[in-house]
Amino acid sequence: MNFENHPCFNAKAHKAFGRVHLPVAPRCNIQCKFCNRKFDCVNESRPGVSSGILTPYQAMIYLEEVFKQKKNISVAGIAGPGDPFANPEETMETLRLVRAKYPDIMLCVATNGLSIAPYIDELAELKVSHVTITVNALETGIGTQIYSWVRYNKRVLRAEKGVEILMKNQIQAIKKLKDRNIAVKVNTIIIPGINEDHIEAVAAKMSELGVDILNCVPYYPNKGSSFEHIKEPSKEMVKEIRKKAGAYISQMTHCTRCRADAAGLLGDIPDLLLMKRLQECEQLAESRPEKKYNRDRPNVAVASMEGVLVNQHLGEASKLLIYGKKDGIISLLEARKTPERGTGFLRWTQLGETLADCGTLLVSGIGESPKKALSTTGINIMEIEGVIDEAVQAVFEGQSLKHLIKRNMTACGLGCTGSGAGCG
Ligand SMILES: C[S@@+](CC[C@H](N)C(=O)[O-])C[C@H]1O[C@@H](n2cnc3c(N)ncnc32)[C@H](O)[C@@H]1O
Ligand code: SF4
Ligand code: SF4
Repeated sequence: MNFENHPCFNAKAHKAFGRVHLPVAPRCNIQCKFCNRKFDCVNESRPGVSSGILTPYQAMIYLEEVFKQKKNISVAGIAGPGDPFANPEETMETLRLVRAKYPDIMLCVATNGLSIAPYIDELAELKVSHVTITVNALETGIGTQIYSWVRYNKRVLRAEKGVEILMKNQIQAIKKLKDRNIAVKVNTIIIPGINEDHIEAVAAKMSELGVDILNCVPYYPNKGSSFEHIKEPSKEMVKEIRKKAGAYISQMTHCTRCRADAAGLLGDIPDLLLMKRLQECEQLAESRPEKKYNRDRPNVAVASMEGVLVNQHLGEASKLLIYGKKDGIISLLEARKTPERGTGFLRWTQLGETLADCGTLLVSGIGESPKKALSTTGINIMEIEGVIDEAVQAVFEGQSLKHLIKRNMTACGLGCTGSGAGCG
């Protein structure tokens, strides 16, 4: 992990390294008057927008796809579309799953800071290295102009009460994050006529707290928000504010005000294929990975042409034989249909669901794409050749199948016994 490769925290990295935002956090615990998360349009590239919402499990499948399409991703983050800690279970589960599968990827979250504190110790354990907190005001009088309400401990607080808790929690969160050695970026939205003269004070305080970098983000006018009448700050205003703030703390000047499902280099136009993938992932039936990884996957799926040998390539199998124990005896339970060919990536994620009760899949060959999609679900895939009865028995008895593993096997390559039609 090279912490220098974060494209937002380090300006030098942003042309070479990208980020992916996993949109697993739809709800929010405060209402900023500049934010509107109601609309999505592929052409609309602004914070709070996402082409879909994913569960942690769906996010893992989507992430695989992102890594396939984009080779330069150094960091996976959660930035809404609401607030990560208004959705703490989804957020923490996603971070745990990503860390378990990708030990070397940088992890990052962006939050308003209201409710992050109880999670900071675990964030540090998960090696979440970068956190962004949005701090728009340090004074109650300014805060009450920016926030409509704050929901804290299941109560909705308006006016001074809510703003004071928000500001107090933000400061405490920053201190705790710095104590745990986590890099902190602060986003401050420049809202003309509201906080433009206050940002220098924010910069001074953030510097005192040891914040690593300040991102003075120009307000993006948002139809449907309470601030829709306010104009975007001029380039001159942004430059002037950053110059003043820069006297206290280093400045991020390359922020592109990304969508909550952004993927790739900062400033890349939204990738239509990935958006489509995200929507496909959103359609997948909810299956929490821990249910899949656990012991209640007692069965074994087998690809076979005639029902005697493990001798079929997964891509060519229109059905799989499911073996399990019936009255304590290993038996053929059923022949289960596989999803239709021709749906590409979706076919394999659907197959993962079809095999939710199977801990092992025995095939004579498998392509790279299904291998990746299925391994995300926790199934153990073995490319072997041999007699089904012998192989299935070995799986049930926990014996090695080494002697059955095919030699020179390359996924969907030289060793493949399929027709060459591939796994599509
Ligand atoms: C959508 S939020 C999600 C993370 C978290 N809820 C937060 O506010 O920090 C990501 C960032 O976008 C900013 N943002 C939202 N609406 C904006 C707007 N209209 N103009 C500029 N920045 C905006 C937020 O202030 C925050 O810094
Ligand atoms: S905290 Fe973030 S998601 Fe929530 S309203 Fe404010 S900007 Fe929007
Ligand atoms: S909104 Fe700014 S800080 Fe957040 S990911 Fe995009 S470029 Fe980085």
